[in-house]
Amino acid sequence: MSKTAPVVSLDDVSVHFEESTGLFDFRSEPDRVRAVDGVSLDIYSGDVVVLVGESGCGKTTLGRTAIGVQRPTAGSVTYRGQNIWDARENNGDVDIEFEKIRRSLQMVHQDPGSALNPNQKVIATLSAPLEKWHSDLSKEERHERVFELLDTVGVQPVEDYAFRYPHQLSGGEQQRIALIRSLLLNPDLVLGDEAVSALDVSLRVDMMDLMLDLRERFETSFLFISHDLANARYLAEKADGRIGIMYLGELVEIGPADQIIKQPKHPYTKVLKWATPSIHSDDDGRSIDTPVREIDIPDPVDPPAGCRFHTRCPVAREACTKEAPDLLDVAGSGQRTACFRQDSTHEYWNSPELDGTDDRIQQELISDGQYSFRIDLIFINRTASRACIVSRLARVLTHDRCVYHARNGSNND
Ligand SMILES: Nc1ncnc2c1ncn2[C@@H]1O[C@H](COP(=O)(O)OP(=O)(O)OP(=O)(O)O)[C@@H](O)[C@H]1O
Repeated sequence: MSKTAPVVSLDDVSVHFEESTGLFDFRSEPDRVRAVDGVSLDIYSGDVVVLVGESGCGKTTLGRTAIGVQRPTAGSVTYRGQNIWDARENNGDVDIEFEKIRRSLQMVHQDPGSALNPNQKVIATLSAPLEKWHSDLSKEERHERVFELLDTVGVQPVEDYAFRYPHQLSGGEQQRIALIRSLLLNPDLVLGDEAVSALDVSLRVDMMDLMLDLRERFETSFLFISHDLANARYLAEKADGRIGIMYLGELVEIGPADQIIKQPKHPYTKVLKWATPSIHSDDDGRSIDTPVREIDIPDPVDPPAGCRFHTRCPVAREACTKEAPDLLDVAGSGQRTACFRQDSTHEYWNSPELDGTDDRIQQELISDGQYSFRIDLIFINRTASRACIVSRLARVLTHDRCVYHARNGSNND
């Protein structure tokens, strides 16, 4: 991987969305959702970066900003040194025209079914970009290239699949077609937004392997987005890439996959690890206490002052409520972490601890001898995370049966 100059560089990027407060509320200012706040990130040639975090933390917004689809409200995004939005709007001296940038920054959607035109056969969908950007190719040459790519991604027999409509393909086949389409024009960077989460679990590893193979073959960088730390680990470790952890619009930790998984420094990364049983090892301890003080994720319209994680952080102190930590290098690890605990001289160490362990997992013995656990979800609306917590509880239970009542009211045996 070349570290000479980044392909895409985000410098202190923020994306704030205005939301109207109500149809009849003409007087008040619209709410501003701080989807992304002050994020800097360089993506190099051949790089693999996987962004991980809870729903709503700004992963998709940041990914879309990196490929020039979402305009930042502050900061800048450059492609090989060219400000993308200046190129797009023809501001000042433009060294790289926007059409070139657009071709170089592509995306694979989470739901390939909706990303493919239902009325177009595969061959038409895949030939169209070639026809537009490589007008020197004859129809036969275009078809030959499409057949070759279908063969590469294992969609065979190619002559059969090329003339199918999307509804005649399985989810995995649709995703492969979407992947080919994103790579057809030899992009420099592909955004894979939850690119495997819509697939059956059995197909996910194959698809992740395929994406990594194609990344090498096409010499492309990938920016993946995932809410699943286990998938992030798989992708980043195999590609010798990095994992970036986002919390409430901010990048709170980033570094080599191995370091982030084995030596997380940020308390929030530790929470994500705790909630991922396949990653949380016995060496990490057997405590069933949720490593967060509060379950509720703050509102991105009005994020907490100071460190945004302080309302939930189990090791937060007064200092964290007043000042926001910068993302700084952790000596000798290749990691960057936004936490005062990494600075042994910070006033954090002399500042009083914050109260509150009330919202940890509560256990109630119920009358018939079964145990009922009221589980306060740390991850909103995430069945997978709910399953994580339940499976962790199951591991420490010695009783025959566990009834849990998830916070959203669903009951399961
Ligand atoms: N166009 C928009 N208008 C207003 N708010 C938006 C818009 N797009 C995103 N948001 C808000 O910005 C925040 C970040 O959203 P985003 O989709 O980037 O998060 P995410 O981490 O990708 O979440 P998920 O994993 O659920 O997709 C959320 O609070 C979301 O509701």
